[in-house]
Amino acid sequence: MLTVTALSGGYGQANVVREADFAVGTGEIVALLGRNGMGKTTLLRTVFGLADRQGGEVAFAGRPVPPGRPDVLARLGASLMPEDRGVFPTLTVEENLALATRRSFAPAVDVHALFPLLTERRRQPAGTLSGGQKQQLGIARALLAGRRLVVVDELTQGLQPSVVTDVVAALQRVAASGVAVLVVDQQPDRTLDWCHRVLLMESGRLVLDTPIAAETRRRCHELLMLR
Ligand SMILES: Nc1ncnc2c1ncn2[C@@H]1O[C@H](COP(=O)(O)OP(=O)(O)OP(=O)(O)O)[C@@H](O)[C@H]1O
Repeated sequence: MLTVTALSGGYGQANVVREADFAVGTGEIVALLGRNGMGKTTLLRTVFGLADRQGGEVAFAGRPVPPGRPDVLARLGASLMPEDRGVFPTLTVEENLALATRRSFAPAVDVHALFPLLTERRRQPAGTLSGGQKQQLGIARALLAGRRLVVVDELTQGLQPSVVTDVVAALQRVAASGVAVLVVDQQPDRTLDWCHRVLLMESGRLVLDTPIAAETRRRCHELLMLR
């Protein structure tokens, strides 16, 4: 569904991501891991045209995606929940959800059942929600808009453990319905429990791209914890 080839990116003259190659297939759940500052957010932002592409190609649903055009990926059914959650603070919860809703698409998960607070606080401006509540709204928006690909940066930030369990189950349902899923998270152990494939980033480069197995866990542990 998403294919990234030799992608380099950053901010103006500053290069952060170097020659990244990876793909996320239909129904696949991929984890992008790496220590703080290794370039995960910048990689996602470069894919989505929100940071500067300095080289390489992005293709989605069989079409080339030009640099600096987040609208193209959005129109083709890809959604990104950025690290800052990307909610519109002055709009209500209801209005935030309406903007993410696509007429021709309903996700495999009912976001109101998944996050009851979206109904309880539907008339509240999103800027007045707590961090964890904004996170739920941001994830709901990504699920509503991601007809083919859902990408979530810092998936579990601010979420209570019981909500994390529900979110993981929801993403598994969404993936089973044929959507490609890519997540960044700070909890490598937990993430490795439920994702299908792992990408590991070190100093702007992808150093591991592999299905998750016992050997992968050991290697991730070494790279994430012991250096
Ligand atoms: N707007 C920016 N302008 C210049 N450099 C930036 C900008 N945003 C991030 N960087 C730099 O890019 C590098 C990678 O940051 P990035 O946020 O992509 O890493 P990350 O792996 O997502 O880290 P974290 O888990 O802490 O969010 C860091 O050195 C950071 O200082």
